[in-house]
Amino acid sequence: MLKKIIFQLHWFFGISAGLVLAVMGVTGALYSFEGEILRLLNADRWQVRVSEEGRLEPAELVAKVEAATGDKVSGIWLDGRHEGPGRVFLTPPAGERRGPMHNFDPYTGELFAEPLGEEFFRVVMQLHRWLAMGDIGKQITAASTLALIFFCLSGLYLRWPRQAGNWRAWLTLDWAKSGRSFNWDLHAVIGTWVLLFYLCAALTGLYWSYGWYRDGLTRLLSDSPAEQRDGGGRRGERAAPAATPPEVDYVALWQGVRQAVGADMAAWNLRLPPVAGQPATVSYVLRDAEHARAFNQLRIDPQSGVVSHHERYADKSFRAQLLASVYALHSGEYFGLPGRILMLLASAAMPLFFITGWLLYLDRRRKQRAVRLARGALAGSTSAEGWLVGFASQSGYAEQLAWQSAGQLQAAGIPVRVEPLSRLDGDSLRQVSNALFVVSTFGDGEAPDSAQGFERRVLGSCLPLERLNYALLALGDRQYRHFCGFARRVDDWLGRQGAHSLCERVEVDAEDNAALQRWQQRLGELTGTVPLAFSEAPWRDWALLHRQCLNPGSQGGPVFHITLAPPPLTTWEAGDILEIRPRHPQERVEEWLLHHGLDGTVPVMLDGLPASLVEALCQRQLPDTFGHLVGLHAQALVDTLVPLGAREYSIASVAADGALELIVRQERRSDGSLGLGSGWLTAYLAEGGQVAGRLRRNSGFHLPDDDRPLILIGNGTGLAGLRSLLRARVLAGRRNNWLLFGERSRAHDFFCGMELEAALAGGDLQHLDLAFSRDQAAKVYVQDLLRQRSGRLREWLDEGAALYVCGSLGGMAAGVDETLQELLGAEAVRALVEDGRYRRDVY
Ligand SMILES: Cc1cc2nc3c(=O)[nH]c(=O)nc-3n(C[C@H](O)[C@H](O)[C@H](O)COP(=O)(O)O)c2cc1C
Repeated sequence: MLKKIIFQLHWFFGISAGLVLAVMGVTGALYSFEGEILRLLNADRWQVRVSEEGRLEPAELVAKVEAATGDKVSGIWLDGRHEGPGRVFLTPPAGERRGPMHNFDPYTGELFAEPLGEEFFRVVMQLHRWLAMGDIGKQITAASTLALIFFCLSGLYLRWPRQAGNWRAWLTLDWAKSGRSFNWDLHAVIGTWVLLFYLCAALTGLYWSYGWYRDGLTRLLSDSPAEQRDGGGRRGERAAPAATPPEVDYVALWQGVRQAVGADMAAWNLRLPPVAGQPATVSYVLRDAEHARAFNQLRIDPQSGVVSHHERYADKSFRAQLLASVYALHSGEYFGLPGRILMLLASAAMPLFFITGWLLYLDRRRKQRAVRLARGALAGSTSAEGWLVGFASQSGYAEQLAWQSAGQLQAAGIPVRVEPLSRLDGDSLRQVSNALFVVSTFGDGEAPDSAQGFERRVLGSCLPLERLNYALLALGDRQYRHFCGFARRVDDWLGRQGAHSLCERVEVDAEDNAALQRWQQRLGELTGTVPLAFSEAPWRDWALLHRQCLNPGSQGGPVFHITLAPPPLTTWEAGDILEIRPRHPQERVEEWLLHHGLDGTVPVMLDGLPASLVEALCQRQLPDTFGHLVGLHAQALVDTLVPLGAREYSIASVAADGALELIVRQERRSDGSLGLGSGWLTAYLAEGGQVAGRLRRNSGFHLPDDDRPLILIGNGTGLAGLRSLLRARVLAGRRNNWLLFGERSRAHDFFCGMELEAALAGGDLQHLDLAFSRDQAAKVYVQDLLRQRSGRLREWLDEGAALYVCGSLGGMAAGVDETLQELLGAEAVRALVEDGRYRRDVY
């Protein structure tokens, strides 16, 4: 809560005061090098004639200036640290604060022409101090300076990385990033670089902004608290119109100065009193001064040269030296030229925070608007009374079919409500008269993760459901022992509760199209409409841009990083799946045809388009036995042979990356041939070639839409799904991520290792725990890491973390599940699953 409030204040002040600070930063940066810039601009106007005799004494100088101007001198500034001009100030006209100022040659006393750029710097200074807007501007810059202190402290708090001891997490920029996360890096990482400079500039800048601050600081730091510092903002007191000007004996005055100081002055400033009877002031810096503005001060009688007061910088306590160095600290001069340059860079960078802050703010608003719109659309589609369409889905297929079935009901004018089973209970079922259920099976005949709570809570109870009419679509795969196990249990239970089945359960074995058509037929009969074909996402061509082996030299099968170019207007969410239609390599089909004495060049029709027999058979299952096919002509052969099944791969990138990336292990069958899908992607498909693919929404593995911590666990190619989740989190500026990854050996199997280590160093990953099973005598797996980090695991879960597991079901996911049960208890694990905080994409 506190963090949220601080965040809101940070951006609220940021988007308002940020502009003022940007102006103050740029003008401050310019102003800090005013002298150098003016000297450069006026190099030909200010030609100082350096002579061996040295610079003129004040008496000679004043005589020349007064003769040339016909006016009285009231002050002189001479800096011997460079061969530039000096400055002389003439007596102000009655009622004015400052008199005219001239630049002069310190060796000849010659007055220089009006310099270029002086007016510009006057405006720069006015903008810096009060936005050139008088008192109102001064209030604004003062408040913005206070805001700058708040930005520094709140920014530090908001970006505090989990690995606070790791300097990389604080200070390194990841140039590979783009978009929002790069903006965030610029804002937070560069903000950290400049933090101390800004604090220093703001804490000293307030000295000129507020009297109370100046007084407080003086009281705190001064060696003589009761005394107001001389000169602090009180320069150039106005002379009363009728006051007598002071008589000055420059020879005596300068002798007095020399006696008190010696010849070691590097720069000095003489200020005469406005009226007779008051002392003159000489501020000077010694050659070996601690910094360029370590001023000492003399008060001296302008006629006799008698020194009445001498305040030496070196005699002050450290606190009082700091107080005397407020300007030097503000401009960085306190730390010499490097300090000035760093302060200049930091100040000039001020607009960066305003711009990146705004970009982050706009991005956030855009996302919030999109979420509101999406919620609105969802509310519209689910609020209607009528049929209930309940689904239980692990990887999104059942969910997709549930929505398509709902679409068919809606097309018939029937109001529909689509709900996951996890959101249904006995009451909601009792209130419904008509329902469709679309249910898949996972694990070993179990309910999908999200429906486990439903099975426990609802299927374990007795409910009077006599008025419920329902139809059930069961998704499964006959390769598993308990085909459609969960769907059958749901169906049996509904029957036992007295619910009335509207039609026989339809069981779909691995996307069996005939079964799906049967389901559509049933829906048509139930609604009295012509069955609608479910609109499947179309297959499109994806070009292979790049393929790289990620584990050369590994003991395991080679793993490839595959980069595909998405067709135009394609987008997906982190966690989604790409289905591909694999093909046989042409040589294999030619061999098969040759073996069976067939001519591959014979023309046939394939999906309504002309093709050669060999081309068509690249997309068909090629049986080992041929007896039943003998005598078939080419087209009949194509029509008889079953199309190759699709293969699914977790996507390893996000749409914003501009490319769809996969991490695929090359499978090898016992006869040595390559697996169909992996062989096509990792070996046979040439770079630049095309693969037919379509996206599959995998909502069960989508990210939570809040910024809860995320624990990502996976092994091998399971890194793919986790990588896309991680990339999406980073893009959303959510950096509380912890990855546990396992493979065989670090030397060969640390897929995307550099990228992950950079994420750790940059703070996008708070922890990266690696289990390389073969790198030591005793095998170590991700579940072992989890056990070793059980304290952190509990801590993260207590903070609301969600767990995402991706990779092999048998070896890894089962082990992780067992370890979680052991560490947290079965009840807690069940609660995590039911709350959607433990999600799996395993195979
Ligand atoms: C890890 C895993 C375990 C599975 N276990 C079974 C099973 O025991 N019985 C079954 O009939 N189908 C099983 N299947 C197949 C799925 O039910 C089938 O692929 C279904 O279409 C997935 O639908 P969904 O995407 O909505 O989860 C399993 C699939 C996977 C990936």
